[in-house]
Amino acid sequence: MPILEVRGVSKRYGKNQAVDDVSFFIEEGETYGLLGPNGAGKSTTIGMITGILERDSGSITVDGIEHSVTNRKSKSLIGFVPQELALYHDLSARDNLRFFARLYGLSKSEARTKTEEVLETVGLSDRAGEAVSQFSGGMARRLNIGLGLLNSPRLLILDEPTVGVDPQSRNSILESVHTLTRGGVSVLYTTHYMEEAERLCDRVGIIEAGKIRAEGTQRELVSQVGEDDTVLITLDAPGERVLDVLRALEPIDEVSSEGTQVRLLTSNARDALPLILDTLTRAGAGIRSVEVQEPDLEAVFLSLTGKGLRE
Ligand SMILES: Nc1ncnc2c1ncn2[C@@H]1O[C@H](COP(=O)(O)OP(=O)(O)OP(=O)(O)O)[C@@H](O)[C@H]1O
Repeated sequence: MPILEVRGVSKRYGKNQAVDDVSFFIEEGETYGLLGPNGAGKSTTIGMITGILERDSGSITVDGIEHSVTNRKSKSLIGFVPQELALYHDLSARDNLRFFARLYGLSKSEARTKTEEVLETVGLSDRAGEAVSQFSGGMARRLNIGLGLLNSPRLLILDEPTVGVDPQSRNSILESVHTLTRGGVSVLYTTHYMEEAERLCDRVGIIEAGKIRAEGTQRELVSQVGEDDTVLITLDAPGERVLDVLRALEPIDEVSSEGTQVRLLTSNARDALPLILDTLTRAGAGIRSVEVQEPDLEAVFLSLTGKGLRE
């Protein structure tokens, strides 16, 4: 049974249909990404799942339980990490966690144990005694994620947890999320960064203008738009003279060259590469470098909507 099932959920603000008949599910242990640009409807969808917003229509079940704002049982299975930091800056990381743990109803000793466990998960055990005001943006974000773990949720919902942080902090946030998923927590992750969805998510739903436009694993999504892999090979001499031998190879769909660089399109570069390299060597071409570019979710988004993710 899926840990989360969203069926035909919609939400309108005045004339603006922010979320329009959205359906998806998350299996136990799965990391599901909602990928879409600003204003696509990600936060509104999450708001309806966490119960912060009332939905106009549709249904949501958590572990098979009909979910609503007032259902304590289904709500207790969810942990939520909002975009904004919900931390006391004068308190230490440890005291923040203990405070919120008590607020969630954990006993004093449970709160102590859980706090240490969460500090470990988000990689802040070493800095636990320091005030949050001393923390970098990335550390504060990781602590914010920790708050969402205090009630030991089966499903953790993260709303764009890396917005506005530097690349290094971003990396450590992604690492923390990865640690969680390895521990078996199911995750709903929203982002407008394609790289994050690709790195973290088992499946991705591409959302735009309130609708899920496509859904699947990265491979499935990419194959839906029928994109080829690109192989870029730099030779030590102009590439023109090898174009014909490459063109004759069965797996190659298209070949072109510019100076010493040869560009090939093929449906599966990994499979075709040995044949390509062997053919070039036999033709006496010296190979300087080889680069394989597999089509990414940005290409899928572009093909579905005619727009870039960050336009
Ligand atoms: N409280 C609100 N009142 C009116 N319109 C809203 C409200 N909240 C969101 N919207 C509108 O609903 C649409 C979806 O917004 P939403 O915040 O869900 O998108 P998002 O994908 O989360 O983007 P972002 O990353 O910018 O938050 C947008 O057109 C937005 O302007």
